[in-house]
Amino acid sequence: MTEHPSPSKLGLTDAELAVHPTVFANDVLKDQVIVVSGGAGGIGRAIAWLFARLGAHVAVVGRDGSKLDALVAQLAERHLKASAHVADIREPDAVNLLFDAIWAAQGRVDSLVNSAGGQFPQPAIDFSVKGWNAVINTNLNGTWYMMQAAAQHWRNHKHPGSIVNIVVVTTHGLYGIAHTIAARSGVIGLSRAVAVEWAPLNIRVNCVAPGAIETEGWNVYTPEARAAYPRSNPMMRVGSPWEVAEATAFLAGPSAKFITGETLTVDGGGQLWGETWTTGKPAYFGGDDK
Ligand SMILES: CCC/C=C/C(=O)SCCNC(=O)CCNC(=O)[C@H](O)C(C)(C)COP(=O)([O-])OP(=O)([O-])OC[C@H]1O[C@@H](n2cnc3c(N)ncnc32)[C@H](O)[C@@H]1OP(=O)([O-])[O-]
Ligand SMILES: NC(=O)C1=CN([C@@H]2O[C@H](COP(=O)(O)OP(=O)(O)OC[C@H]3O[C@@H](n4cnc5c(N)ncnc54)[C@H](OP(=O)(O)O)[C@@H]3O)[C@@H](O)[C@H]2O)C=CC1
Repeated sequence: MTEHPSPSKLGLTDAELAVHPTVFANDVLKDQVIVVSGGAGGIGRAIAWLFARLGAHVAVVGRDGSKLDALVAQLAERHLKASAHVADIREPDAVNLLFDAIWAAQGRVDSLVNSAGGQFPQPAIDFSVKGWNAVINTNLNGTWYMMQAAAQHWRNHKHPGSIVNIVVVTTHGLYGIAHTIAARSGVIGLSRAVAVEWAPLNIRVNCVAPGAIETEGWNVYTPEARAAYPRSNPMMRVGSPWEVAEATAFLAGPSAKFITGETLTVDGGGQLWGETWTTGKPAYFGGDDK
């Protein structure tokens, strides 16, 4: 994977996330247990901090154990509850063991947030089979394995639950990552379908579709592409992981108890006005790229 590192850190630090103001009341998620995949990434990390500050135990999941352990240590320093769990969401057996372990340790799970995911920018016409499969496996299959394992455990424990899948805006304005548009459209469709099938189990399923949100995940894009992201929406700025975290808390928790099968777009209006060219804007569309 080609990396285009930024001279300064992208997104919010743990110190900033620990004190960022929130619209939510303290303890609104008291005693709940929330599983956050991609919990040590940019958006997942903001979700982990917010949910922990609202009183939940957050079980953060990813492939890199050292990143997860460091985050849990930061949370513990502020007396917030968290545990680190190494798993590749593309491995269904590992995903099942993950939920077994969290249920065994915590005795409950209340919500699952799927923030693990990503893609690389490339014109679709040049996708390799391996590259296509990597993105579909991560974002569609991996998300599904997590959703299904969560739901099976809730059914077995006769416990209600809620799922929030972090996707991308699939309708307009995001170019150069067609593989992820395909995968996330699949997740949105799947979420709508199981929102109905799982309603009898008292499981709600929703999605959050962020626009351009500054995180370390942006290192996969060139500095030139990133520089144009503030112009991808009528607010003319990029979003913060905290803004996605608060939308996620709204959908995951009791504030959304009559909402299921919905996708909440958090993009500053980018689906109405603006374009994001992750591989450069072609001359055909008025850009500089040949
Ligand atoms: C505002 C803008 C929108 C922002 C949205 C965001 O989500 S931002 C934040 C979201 N965060 C992120 O997006 C995080 C960054 N993204 C990733 O980590 C990966 O894209 C991933 C999600 C596919 C990881 O899957 P993995 O661990 O399996 O990855 P791997 O590295 O092993 O690659 C597998 C194969 O994919 C292919 N391939 C890969 N890169 C390129 C490329 N540049 N060019 C061409 N092809 C590429 C290649 O075939 C490679 O195999 P090879 O040929 O090397 O043997
Ligand atoms: N930032 C943005 O502008 C936008 C982001 N999104 C989406 O939001 C989600 C979070 O993005 P963001 O936080 O910015 O990205 P990051 O790259 O910062 O975080 C993604 C996290 O996912 C984890 N992850 C990736 N693959 C796997 C896997 N196979 N198994 C387990 N964990 C995995 C990674 O952890 P580890 O390496 O430890 O496995 C990483 O910490 C992604 O789905 C992203 O595509 C959507 C729209 C815009």
